[in-house]
Amino acid sequence: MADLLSVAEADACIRESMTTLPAERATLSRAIGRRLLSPVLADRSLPPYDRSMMDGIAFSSSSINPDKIEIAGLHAAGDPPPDALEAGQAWEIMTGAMVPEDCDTVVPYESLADDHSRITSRFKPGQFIHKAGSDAKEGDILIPAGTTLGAPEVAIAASVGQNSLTVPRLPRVGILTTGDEAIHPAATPKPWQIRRSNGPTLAALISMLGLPLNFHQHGPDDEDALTTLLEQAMESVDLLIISGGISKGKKDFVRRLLDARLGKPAFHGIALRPGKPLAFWPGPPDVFALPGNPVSALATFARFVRPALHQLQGLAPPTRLLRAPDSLEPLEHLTWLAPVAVATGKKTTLHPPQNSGDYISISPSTGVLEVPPVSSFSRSAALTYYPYAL
Ligand SMILES: Nc1nc2c(c(=O)[nH]1)N[C@H]1C(S)=C(S)[C@@H](COP(=O)(O)OP(=O)(O)OC[C@H]3O[C@@H](n4cnc5c(N)ncnc54)[C@H](O)[C@@H]3O)O[C@H]1N2
Ligand code: MOO
Repeated sequence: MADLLSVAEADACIRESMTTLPAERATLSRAIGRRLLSPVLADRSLPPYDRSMMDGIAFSSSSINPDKIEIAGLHAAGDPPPDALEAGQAWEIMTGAMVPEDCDTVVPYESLADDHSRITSRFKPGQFIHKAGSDAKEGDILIPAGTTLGAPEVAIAASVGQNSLTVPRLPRVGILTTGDEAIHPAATPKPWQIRRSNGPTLAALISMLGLPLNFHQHGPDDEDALTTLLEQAMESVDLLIISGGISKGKKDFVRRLLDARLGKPAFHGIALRPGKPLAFWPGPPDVFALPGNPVSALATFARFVRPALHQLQGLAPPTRLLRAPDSLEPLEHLTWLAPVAVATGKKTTLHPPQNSGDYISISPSTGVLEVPPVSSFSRSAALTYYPYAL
């Protein structure tokens, strides 16, 4: 294993050689889930005016007689400030309306007599008014740069007039799968052929991640054909995922063709199962050559490619720390990417394949757990979980 990198070395190599993509402005529905690059400031105080929190009446507590209310009229949300009230009068006021300057209290309909002529329960002067500027002042930083944008941040941005935000561009992804034996899923295989599954799997994952798939092709085990496809793929993507043809076979051309075009990879070969033949060429475009075995392709996508796609967007890796399932046993010399099913409120369960070609046994799994080799494994230590997608 002397020439094989450790997983930590491979990880560091990827992290150090990749940068965040350049910035773009994205509409709020395209910005959610991404990293904010410029802060969002309050363009006015929030709330911008004293806001009624209830449907009911508004009045001045110093001049009202709770047993004899005179309604001056309706003051609804969106209405400009009304005329001044006379002593003893109240406005019918709606939630979200600006509380008039001469009013300091709101009483909800539920605390009024049916004809609104009396207040039937005790009230506190000042109640049910969301005071102007009590949430934020003009110029306050409401969302600092570096925040990963969620639904509350979208609400804030919209409320201060920012319909688009500055975020790193989304990585444009390419997929090139290889193999003479692997035919289109819609075709009928000969006895010596299989229907290819890596392309559809990777494309589905990219779609779930909301990333543009700019290139998706399958190539035969033929140097000229693969060279043409590689050239095409490189033109339009930030990150290219290749599957198959990266091991030691007579028809495994991927390493040789990429060496000719890009030079030696940053690494090729990791002390890892599955995924030992994984290779990486830093870009742009960044190129990952995943092993063709379906379990290896999926596991190495989750462990290396997905975090790399996050890094291109300036996002932290989408990982979690988990306790090892009871039945888990580490491998002697290799890090193991163990397929596991993780669900809220349930024990993490292990779904190991018989070998890296057995994608049936892993079907309940939701991601892989990184299990260090026996020499550095500790049952009490948390392990890192890499989900396939969400
Ligand atoms: N002499 C050695 N042979 C192998 C080694 C080794 O170290 N020495 N490593 C083994 C390991 S580990 C793996 S993993 C595989 C990876 O090989 P390749 O990346 O070259 O992949 P292929 O040979 O093209 O395919 C492997 C396997 O996967 C199937 N496959 C390929 N593409 C697809 C697809 N799109 N959909 C479904 N299945 C696919 C293919 O039919 C093969 O069965 O190498 C070992 N060999
Ligand atoms: O390492 Mo391979 O990726 O055993 O299947």
